[in-house]
Amino acid sequence: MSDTVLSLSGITKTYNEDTPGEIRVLRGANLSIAKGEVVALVAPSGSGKSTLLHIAGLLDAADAGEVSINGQKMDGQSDRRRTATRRNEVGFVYQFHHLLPEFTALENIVLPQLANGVGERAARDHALELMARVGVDTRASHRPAELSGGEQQRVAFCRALANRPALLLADEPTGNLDPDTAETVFSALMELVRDTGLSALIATHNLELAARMDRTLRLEGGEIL
Ligand SMILES: Nc1ncnc2c1ncn2[C@@H]1O[C@H](COP(=O)(O)OP(=O)(O)OP(=O)(O)O)[C@@H](O)[C@H]1O
Repeated sequence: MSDTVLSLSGITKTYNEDTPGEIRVLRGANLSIAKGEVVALVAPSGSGKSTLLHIAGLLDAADAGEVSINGQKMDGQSDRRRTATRRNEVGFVYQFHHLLPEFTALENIVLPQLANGVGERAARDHALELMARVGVDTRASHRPAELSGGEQQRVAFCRALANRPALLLADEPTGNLDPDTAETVFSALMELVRDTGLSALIATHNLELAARMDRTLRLEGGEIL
């Protein structure tokens, strides 16, 4: 495995190209995240941080530039290969939990593992272990609507880590929480990330949270400063 878990090089992205609504969001963005490194991405609203995270996580394609995950270039790979890399190597957390409402908290963490071929017993044990680490194992049989906002996000972290990814991408993971809950939830996330040796790119508007990560990157004018 490469020491660089995520590398973006010369990434450009324009929406509505050649129309009056053209927006050049990314204009040659570069970044690199080493194994075990936790990096904050700080950017003004609308500056393209979600676009950058989606490209990094292979949910969207750049117009130009190179994305490498674990030393493997993703450009020119088949959709099947990109999907497999996204499923196996990348975990996502968003501002809103996006848990499946009809399933319990535990099931939300078990299901992605079953989709990846893990047996039911092992998936359940791993899910409960992750839940215990962030203090939501007692809520395993609750549906998302029966959980507090902070609990929902902690379950979402467990789901993101369920398939043991190498890279966590988080888009304002505590942005929807009150400051005290955000603090508790962020601390739980950091502990989980550090314990598992995961690399992470975490977008936040909160400079205090950013200061607790290893490094801060700023996205401005379509470039990483
Ligand atoms: N699918 C799309 N089609 C057209 N324009 C888009 C699309 N997605 C995003 N944009 C535009 O690109 C710009 C960057 O959007 P993006 O969501 O990446 O920003 P952001 O930094 O994550 O913003 P916020 O912090 O407000 O979520 C915005 O001006 C947005 O309106």
